[in-house]
Amino acid sequence: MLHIFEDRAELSIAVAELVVKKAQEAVAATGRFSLALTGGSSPVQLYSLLAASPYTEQMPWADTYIFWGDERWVPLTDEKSNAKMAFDTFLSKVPVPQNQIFPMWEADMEPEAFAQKYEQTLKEHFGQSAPQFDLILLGMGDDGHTASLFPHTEVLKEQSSWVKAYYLTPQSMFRVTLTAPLINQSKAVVFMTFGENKAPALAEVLEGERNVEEYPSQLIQPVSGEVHWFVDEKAAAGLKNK
Ligand SMILES: O=C1O[C@H](COP(=O)(O)O)[C@@H](O)[C@H](O)[C@H]1O
Repeated sequence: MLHIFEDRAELSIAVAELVVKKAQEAVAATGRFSLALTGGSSPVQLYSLLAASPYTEQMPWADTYIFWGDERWVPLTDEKSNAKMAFDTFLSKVPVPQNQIFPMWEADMEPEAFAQKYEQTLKEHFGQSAPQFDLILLGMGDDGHTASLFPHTEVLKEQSSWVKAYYLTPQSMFRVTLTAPLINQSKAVVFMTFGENKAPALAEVLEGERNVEEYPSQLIQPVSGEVHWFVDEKAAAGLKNK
C-alpha cells in the first residue's frame, strides 16, 4: 500500500500513529509488541515523536521488545551506529525495559558469530519456526538497498538463515542484517522514503521490472503480512501510479 505525504514531518506523524496502533493491537492480541528498527536518516523524526507527547503515553513500552533490521558493525558509541541513533533519539527517553532491547552489536565478538547468536536470540523470542515481527521499520537507500541487503551481494540469495553478517567492501565495514526470508514473515513492514534522491530507485522498486540484484528492496514481499510504503512527494515524483 502506497501512502504519499507532502513532507517528512507529515509522514513521520503518520508512521508514529501506525506504530502506536500496531503496538496496541499486538499487546491486546498477544501480550507483547515485537518491533524491528531501521537505521539511517529516514526514521530520526519518527523516533523523536515516539519519545514525545501524544505518542509516548500511548505506547505499551513495558510490553515492547526492540530489535534491529540491520546494523553497521561499529561500537554502540560510534556515530555510524544505527543503535546509537535510536538510543539518542528515543530509547534512552522511554520506559522500555533495558532487557527487552537487543542491539545488533557486541564487544569482543566476530560479526559472523554474532549473527548466529542474534538468530538464536530471535529463536528464543519467537520460537524455532515462526519469526513473526509485529512490525519491521525499513528505509531504502538511493541505490535501492534496504536493511543491509545491498545490490549484488551474496546475502540477497540467502534462503535459510534469519540473520547474516558480511563484509561490505565498498564501505570497508561489516554489516549485520535480517535476511529477506525473515523480514517477509513479518505481520507488517513499513518503508519510510523521502527526497528526490530516492525517486529513481523508488520507481524501479515499485513499478520497474523485477531485478532484485539491482534493487534489493523488491525482495521485501511479506508472505501474509502487510507492506506499507510511506513516501513524500519528492520521492514519489517518478511513480506513474499514485
Ligand atoms: O545504511 C543504511 O541505510 C538505509 C537507508 O538509510 P537512509 O539514510 O537513506 O534512511 C537504512 O535503512 C539502513 O538501516 C542503514 O543501515
